[in-house]
Parts: sequence; structure tokens; C-alpha cells
Amino acid sequence: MTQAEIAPRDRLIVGLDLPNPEAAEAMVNRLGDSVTFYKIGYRLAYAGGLPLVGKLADQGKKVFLDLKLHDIGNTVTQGVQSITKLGATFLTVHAYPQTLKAAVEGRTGSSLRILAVTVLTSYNDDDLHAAGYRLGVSELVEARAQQAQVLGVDGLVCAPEEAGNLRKIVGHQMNLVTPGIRPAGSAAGDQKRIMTPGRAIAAGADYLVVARPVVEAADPKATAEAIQAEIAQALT
Ligand SMILES: O=c1ccn([C@@H]2O[C@H](COP(=O)(O)O)[C@@H](O)[C@H]2O)c(=O)[nH]1
Repeated sequence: MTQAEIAPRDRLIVGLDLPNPEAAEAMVNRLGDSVTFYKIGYRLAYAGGLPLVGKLADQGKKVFLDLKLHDIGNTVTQGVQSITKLGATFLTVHAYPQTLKAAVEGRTGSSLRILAVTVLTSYNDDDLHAAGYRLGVSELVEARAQQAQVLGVDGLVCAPEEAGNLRKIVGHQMNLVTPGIRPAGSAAGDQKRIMTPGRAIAAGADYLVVARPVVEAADPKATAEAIQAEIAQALT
């Protein structure tokens, strides 16, 4: 689905970074019809949250399973094959060529789409250098995006500030999914490459991932709807 075809409301992916399935289901009920797309990451998945993927899919919601897989190729392929049965729309893997190739092989014949995590949005150039990388964030993101495209990956996770450049490189066939979203006035927390929802959409992001600013808000539904309104405004 290209950027123009995704409804503004469906571009917000709320991260269910909550301690257990009960808390996550309570949040989903609170958000009601407003939110159509959810992300399940480490915290919830490792606290018994995986069955929620199918439950949410049965309710007509889409699920982004943010497991950021990275292992030897055979293990990644087999893991992804198991995950294809859960009913998720997106699955993340780290953007290493062996891992990307193995994940694409594992999802063959299913509707699961693989997203390559280029460089985590909590990293800046100094963090990459401290981890032993020679390249800075923008160069590494670009190199990994090009590798992902060649290997047939379906989309990229990047910071909103990279979306414009990546769109020029990969065109409209790959989804650009951006965490690091902060409505004006929200605390950045541990995120280092951030943008507001409106600016992220204007930069070319297809989907925005937002967790703490929504799930920790006094009124999560009103916060989610305000983000969706900002998305719609940026698309006009
Ligand atoms: O580069 C990345 C990849 C994944 N994430 C995940 O997105 C959410 C963001 O949460 P906030 O509370 O809105 O900061 C979180 O689940 C991360 O694991 C990311 O932030 N950056």
C-alpha cells in the first residue's frame, strides 16, 4: 500500500508497552474504535502477550510484532515461519544482510511483512561509534536501507528525519515506519532522533509508532485522536 492509500487514522501505531496482557487489553478497550493498529514489543510479548496478536486480529485490528530478531540464518527463518501463524501484519528484524535474507525466506507464502530496523532511534553518531561502527547514523541507515531493498524486505524502521532521503532511495514500494515520535511538549525520554507527528508525516513516513506519549497519557484516547488529527492535517 503506497503512502497516499493509507487512511490518516491507520497511520498511527500505538505501542502497547505495558506490563501484562490484562493491562494491554484494558488500554485497547479504552482506545476503542479510534486506534486500528497496535505494536507488541519485548515488554508485553515476554509477559504472555503473544496470544494477543490473534485476539486483536480477530477484532479487526492490525498488529506490528516488534521482536527485532537477529540470529543465525537458519534460526531466523524457522522463527519467522512460526511467527507467520500468529496473524501479525509487520515483524521487525535487525538490518544485517544474513538476518534480512533469512527473514524474507521465512515469511514466503504468508501475508507477514518484514521491517528492517536500520538504526535504533535512541542512537546518535556517538552511540554508533561507541559500538564500534565507522559510519554515522545517516550513512548507516542509507546503506542498510539499500541492502534491505535488494534483499526483498518489505519496509524500514527509521527515524522520521531519515524518511525523506530513504523515500528517494527506496521509492514507494517499501513502508517507512517511524518511532521517535513526540507530540509538541512531550518528554523525549531515551529517544535521540525525534520529530512531531505532523513533521514526520510531512517528511514522508507511512506509519508513526507512539507508545509512552499515548499509553502514559491521562487521556490516551484523546491523545491518540489528537495525533491522528495532526497526521490528517499534515496530509492536506
Ligand atoms: O528504532 C526504534 C525501533 C523501535 N522502537 C520501539 O518503538 C516504541 C517507541 O516508544 P516510545 O515510548 O514512543 O518512545 C518502543 O516500543 C520501542 O521499542 C523505537 O523506539 N525505536
